Amino acid sequence: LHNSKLDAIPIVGSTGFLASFWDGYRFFANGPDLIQAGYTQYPNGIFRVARFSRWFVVVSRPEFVKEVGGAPEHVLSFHEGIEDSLPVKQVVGRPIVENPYHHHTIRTNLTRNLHARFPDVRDEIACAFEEILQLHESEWKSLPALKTIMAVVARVSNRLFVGLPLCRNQTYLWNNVQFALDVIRSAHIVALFPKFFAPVSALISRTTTVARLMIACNRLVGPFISSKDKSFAVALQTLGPLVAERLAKEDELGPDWPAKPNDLISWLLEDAQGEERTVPALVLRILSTNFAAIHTSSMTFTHALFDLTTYPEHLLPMREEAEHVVANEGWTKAALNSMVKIDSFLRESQRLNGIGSVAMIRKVVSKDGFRFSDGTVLPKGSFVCAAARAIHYDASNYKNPAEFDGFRFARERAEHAATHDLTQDVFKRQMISTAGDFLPFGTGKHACPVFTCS
Ligand code: HEM
Repeated sequence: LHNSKLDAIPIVGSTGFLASFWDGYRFFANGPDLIQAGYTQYPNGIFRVARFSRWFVVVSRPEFVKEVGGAPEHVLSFHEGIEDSLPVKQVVGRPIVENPYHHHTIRTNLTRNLHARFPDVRDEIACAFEEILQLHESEWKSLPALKTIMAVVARVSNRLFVGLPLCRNQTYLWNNVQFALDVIRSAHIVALFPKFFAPVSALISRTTTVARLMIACNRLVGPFISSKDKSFAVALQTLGPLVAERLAKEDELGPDWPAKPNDLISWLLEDAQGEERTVPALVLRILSTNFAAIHTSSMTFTHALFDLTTYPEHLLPMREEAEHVVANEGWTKAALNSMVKIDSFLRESQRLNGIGSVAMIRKVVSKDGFRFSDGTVLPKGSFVCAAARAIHYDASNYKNPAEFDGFRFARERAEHAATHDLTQDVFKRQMISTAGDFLPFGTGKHACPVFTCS
């Protein structure tokens, strides 16, 4: 009955009840191809694909993407949307979804302090590369790219989050990396089982073979899900004493004690209320922030590194640009804004690689549903997302879309500067600028707060 309210939206794949379950499995194995097929087949900009236990409405026209991005949380929920692909309540903890106050902390205090903390971040980048890549040795050697970059990113992020010396503690760092991997693995396993699996297995348990199979599966699933408890225990052991010390200092000296470190622990303490002001609660927030930061940044950097080795003609112009800017402005966060070619290269690498084939998953939570500007209505409970990858590869959005053109955005910015009043849209085509046709950071109200200006 619920699904019938989506009848007006065309389907990619089968329409039959059982056949659409099969499509749910196909999506699991072959999601990007199904999304691309829908994108090509339905130029009106909206279609749906089957998941195990629900439809997934996909929008592809940039104006619809903007409508999704601009909708308030009480209409299209970001937090409930994440639950579709990552059951955060189950595998991380309910408070993270029900009171995501740390997103506000990141959006305000963390981003405001990036300028002030830039020297520390730069120092950690230099030290981390030196130590992890053993740069003093002159011989070439092979290293696994993503794992090595993760080690650098985890360390640099934690210089900002918890400072020295903990940001160099291997047990603490690898636990943060492992936590995210465990959470994603648990999420994949949970996603294999339709939502109704648990209650159904309870109902028919003890009597049938199916039930015994289900119980066996639950036993298989269990250890993966509980591995986050192990990560949490290590985080409590390594980070807990520092957080306890900071809570004690605040109790003793008040919120603005002299020499209070300018880091994530202090920023969280400014926003945390009631039961969130405990060691375990704060440790879980820092673990979750690491989760948001490490894998996204590591994958983005690794993709850029692979693109640099694939298209090495970009290397020298970027090096020259960096040397020129640093000679004139020094190493500051503001100086990074003058590195237009590097910025363009990173944006192009993100456009072609992205983080996934869809972005901005939202759940309709308003009882009146959600209405698009063309009149299409999604009922309460529907899930919607944007066809990010297909949008990035569409010739009507980008000239020669499949071609890696590292300096395309630098050229566009130069052309724009020559013909427009720059004060109007100074950020246009910069890496931090999101749009309906550029979605590596999402767009709109929930766009990644660390990098973006929508
Ligand atoms: C290159 C690195 C990164 C990429 C590609 C990235 C990407 C994203 C994306 C796609 C979203 C969801 C947007 C949406 O659904 O509309 C997001 C949200 C978010 N990101 Fe990032 N991210 C990155 C780095 C970081 C870092 C370093 C942090 C934390 C220090 C962070 C914290 C967050 C938070 C808190 C949100 C949720 C915002 C909200 O609730 O409104 N991200 N990010």
